Amino acid sequence: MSDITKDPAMTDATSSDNADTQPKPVPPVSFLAQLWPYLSRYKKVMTGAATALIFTSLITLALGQGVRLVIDDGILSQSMTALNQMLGLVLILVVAMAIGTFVRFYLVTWLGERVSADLRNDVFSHLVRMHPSYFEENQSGEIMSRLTTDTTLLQSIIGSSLSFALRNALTVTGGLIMLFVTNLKLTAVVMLGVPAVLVPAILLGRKVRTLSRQSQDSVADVGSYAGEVIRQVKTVQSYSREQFEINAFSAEVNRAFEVAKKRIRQRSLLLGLVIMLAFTAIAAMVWVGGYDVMTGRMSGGELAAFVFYALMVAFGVAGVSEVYGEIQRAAGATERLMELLAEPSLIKDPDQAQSIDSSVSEHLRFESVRFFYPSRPDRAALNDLNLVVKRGETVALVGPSGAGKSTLFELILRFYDPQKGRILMDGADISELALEDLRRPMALVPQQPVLFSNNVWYNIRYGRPDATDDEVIAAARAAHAYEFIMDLPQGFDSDLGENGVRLSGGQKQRIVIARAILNDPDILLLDEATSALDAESEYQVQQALNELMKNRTTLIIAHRLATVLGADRTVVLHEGELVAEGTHRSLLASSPLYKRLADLQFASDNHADGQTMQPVADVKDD
Ligand SMILES: Nc1ncnc2c1ncn2[C@@H]1O[C@H](COP(=O)(O)OP(=O)(O)OP(=O)(O)O)[C@@H](O)[C@H]1O
Repeated sequence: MSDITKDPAMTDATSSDNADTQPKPVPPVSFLAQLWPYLSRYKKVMTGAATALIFTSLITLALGQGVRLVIDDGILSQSMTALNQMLGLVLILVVAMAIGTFVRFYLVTWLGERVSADLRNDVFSHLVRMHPSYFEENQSGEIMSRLTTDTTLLQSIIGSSLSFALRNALTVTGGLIMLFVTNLKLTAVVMLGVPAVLVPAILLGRKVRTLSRQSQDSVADVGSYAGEVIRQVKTVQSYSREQFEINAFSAEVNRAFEVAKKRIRQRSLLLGLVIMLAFTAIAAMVWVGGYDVMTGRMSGGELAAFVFYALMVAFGVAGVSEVYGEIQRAAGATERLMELLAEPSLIKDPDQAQSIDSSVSEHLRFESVRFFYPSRPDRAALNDLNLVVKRGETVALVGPSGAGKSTLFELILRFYDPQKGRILMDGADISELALEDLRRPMALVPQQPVLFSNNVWYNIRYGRPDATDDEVIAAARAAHAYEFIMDLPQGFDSDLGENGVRLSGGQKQRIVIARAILNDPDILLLDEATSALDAESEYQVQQALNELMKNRTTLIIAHRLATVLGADRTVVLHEGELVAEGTHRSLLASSPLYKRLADLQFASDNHADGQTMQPVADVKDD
């Protein structure tokens, strides 16, 4: 793993993100527009929340009048009865506000949680259906950060900051109206203060938004870096690179901190500035108002009510500007989530799917297939490949490393579409089949067995969740896995750990083979990896494979030539081209490349075992 600050891919990604984060004059309301499809599902909740919001704001405004009455009619007129009555009124208002606040807080927070949960679900279901090359082009840590950090941010914004902002906006508007009604001259003083507060707030808010997107990106970088190191911890430790990784990680963390520092500096500045300006305006107002009370042009209660409203407006404006930055962050997060959701999957179901005709004797056909991986547009991984596989036939694929054998599987499963030519299954172009119809009859046994961190039942049942326990056990027996599974601490209920860390290589493979057997596929795609196993496990796995291959069309990537001896036909690939085809014997004569591979393999086998290799399966001849 290279130092990520020097990794060109990473630098590229970061710089292109930076290009994205140039200040865009996106008004924060646009994020609400983007979120509208999610919010509009809960119109009733929104209406309830809005009603509670308006209700509590009106009561807050009424409290100002309460204050005036308590002072003028109660305190200043020295009437105890009036004071009691007025205070009683204020208390009723306070209780009503408490109830309104409860309803508002509950509904708004509910909305935030619900919308972010829906978004999380949508993002995940979108990702799971995405074409696999998307995950080669995008760092998994960054994708995860979209799914967790960005949605969490929205949850808190919708659930609190947004309602806070709306509430403040309402009280500011109402407060201003009440100010105008109470005293025009004083209001003019307040009005001078408002633009002085708002203009710098908006300008600074924009900067905060840009910085916050950068800040989230760098947190995502930190996450993906840590994720990779943790997954590869054994390699890191075996090469004693712990200190190097700690330093590299720390550099990443500091980079994220530097960006965050810039952001918080701007936010603190914003907050300080707003508070200073707001209180200066209030001080000026109290001075003017105090003068009016002294000269008898205004009552004490009126001034108190006025100060109450003015404070309400000032805190309201300060509050709005404070969460303005947050809302801008939410706008950034929403933009990124929507970008992700708008990214189309390049591999999807056709509009009109063809049905499968399983009576066709030609099971698979490659017609002049040429394919480049998206990240390697200069080099064809498969070039002008023609191949026909009949129903029930076993075809072995051999060739040097990088010849394109695994690529062939990826194309059959339609993880990628070829740039030229077409692939047919049962006579139908696979791009015209529903993805499920195409993939259901296939089972892939990859070179590296893939297991989920769950128990044996779950892992074997993965392709057929409805299989009965007896069927799972039968599949495990057929895969020669039953004995070792029963030896596990909890048998089939044993948890296998992340990617099956608690099993040996050969055991993992046999679980994966049991999964394929249970799936009962028509087409078996085997990336044989017996070379990594000892003789005993290899024998077990080979037995399991022989069981699995019975009566199915099988394409098998043969790393060991023992396998090809049992195949109906062997195809030799070299640099993405099909260079020879035939049986073991005919290829020994016709293909120099095959002969060389065979010589090397059998020579090393003889050397290793001190005897001639015995193929497990029967030798097929011309
Ligand atoms: N995801 C990918 N993106 C870009 N290039 C790839 C990708 N996967 C494979 N390649 C390239 O495509 C070519 C064919 O690879 P492929 O994995 O099909 O070879 P292979 O014959 O299966 O090799 P091996 O026997 O070593 O597994 C190689 O040059 C490889 O570098």
